[in-house]
Amino acid sequence: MAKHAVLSSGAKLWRSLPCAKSELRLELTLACGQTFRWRENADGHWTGVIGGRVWTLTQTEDTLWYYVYTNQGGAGGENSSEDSLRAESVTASHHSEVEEEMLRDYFQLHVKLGDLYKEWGAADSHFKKISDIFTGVRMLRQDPTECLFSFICTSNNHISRIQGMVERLCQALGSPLCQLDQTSYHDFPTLSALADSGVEERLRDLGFGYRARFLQQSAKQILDTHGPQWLVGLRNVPYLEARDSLRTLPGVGTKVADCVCLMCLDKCEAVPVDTHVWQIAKRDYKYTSDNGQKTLTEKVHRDIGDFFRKLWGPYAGWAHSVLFCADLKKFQHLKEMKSLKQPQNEEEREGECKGLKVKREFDGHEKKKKPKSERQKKAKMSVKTEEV
Ligand SMILES: Nc1nc2[nH]c(O)nc2c(=O)[nH]1
Repeated sequence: MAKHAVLSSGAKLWRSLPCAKSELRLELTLACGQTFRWRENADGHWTGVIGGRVWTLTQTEDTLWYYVYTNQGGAGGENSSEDSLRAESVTASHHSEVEEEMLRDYFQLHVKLGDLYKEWGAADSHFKKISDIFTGVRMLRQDPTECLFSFICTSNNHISRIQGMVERLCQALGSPLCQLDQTSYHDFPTLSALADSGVEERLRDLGFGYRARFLQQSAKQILDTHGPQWLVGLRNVPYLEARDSLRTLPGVGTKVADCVCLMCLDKCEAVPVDTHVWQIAKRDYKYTSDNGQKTLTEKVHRDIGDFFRKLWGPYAGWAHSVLFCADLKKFQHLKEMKSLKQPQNEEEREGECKGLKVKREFDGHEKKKKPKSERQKKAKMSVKTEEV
């Protein structure tokens, strides 16, 4: 039974869960680059797919509201005989229990984020400062196939382009779920749809470039070598073992494997390290690698991961995502709003006068502006973007 309030707006029946914004902020959690299919179609209303169903989510200060579409595009059918109405009402109440559980699982609501923020903030003054603005950034527990194949698309890519690719992937290879206004929603493709021999060419035609081959070959390797339950089964093996298994797949390096471990395989300690996270470590934590390493080697991955695990503890991957989110260009206005509200301290104002606080954006992340001579040198070198 749906235990919580039901809100009727027009023909729609909304259900709800108690959930404070400090535990979950949809606009940060669904848009910070851990998942790529949610869209804010109306102010504060996010539509996407969980577990083969289309959902719209929205929230008020202490409540998460949700609406699940049937494949006719609305809740409930058109049948009107008494028996069928009774059967429908039993089915509906079963659906609402199942759906509530799906949502709790997807947002991992059993994890008390407010308590974790307190622990991380007590251990780390930089985190404390950032977390006053970026509350409610929560790790999702995604479907492993969706998460793995979306992250194969992230190499050398930006969040908005990844979103476009993932959507095209679903439109081309996923089963249709429902149509809302002009938009048709599809499920994420199954492993067997992705493994089909024609998929590489099809995805190349859709603009996936070299990723087309990785997607088809990874799906085929999983099915040929391990079977369809292998990915989800990695939830039950230790972190490093799961990560090594994932790295045997084409197109899956350490960073992608760590994202998959963290975002769908229950490995809360996995810290995906890329140049942005390395930059955060150097800039905000004065982290220096042994022997002045300049490239992201396996050792740098391990050392930075260990550095953050030591600082933040067993949920280090969750804490990392708060800083990752806070560094995204699209959320810089939140920091600016906060600094407009609060008078800056003397030191900061002085720095600004001396031109020390000038910042620019790059690759979707915030970066400090380099001295001009360095920028000129860099402009002559070829630019290689990173996985986002
Ligand atoms: N280190 C991280 N890299 C990412 N890429 C992406 O799309 N999301 C993340 C992330 O949370 N951390």
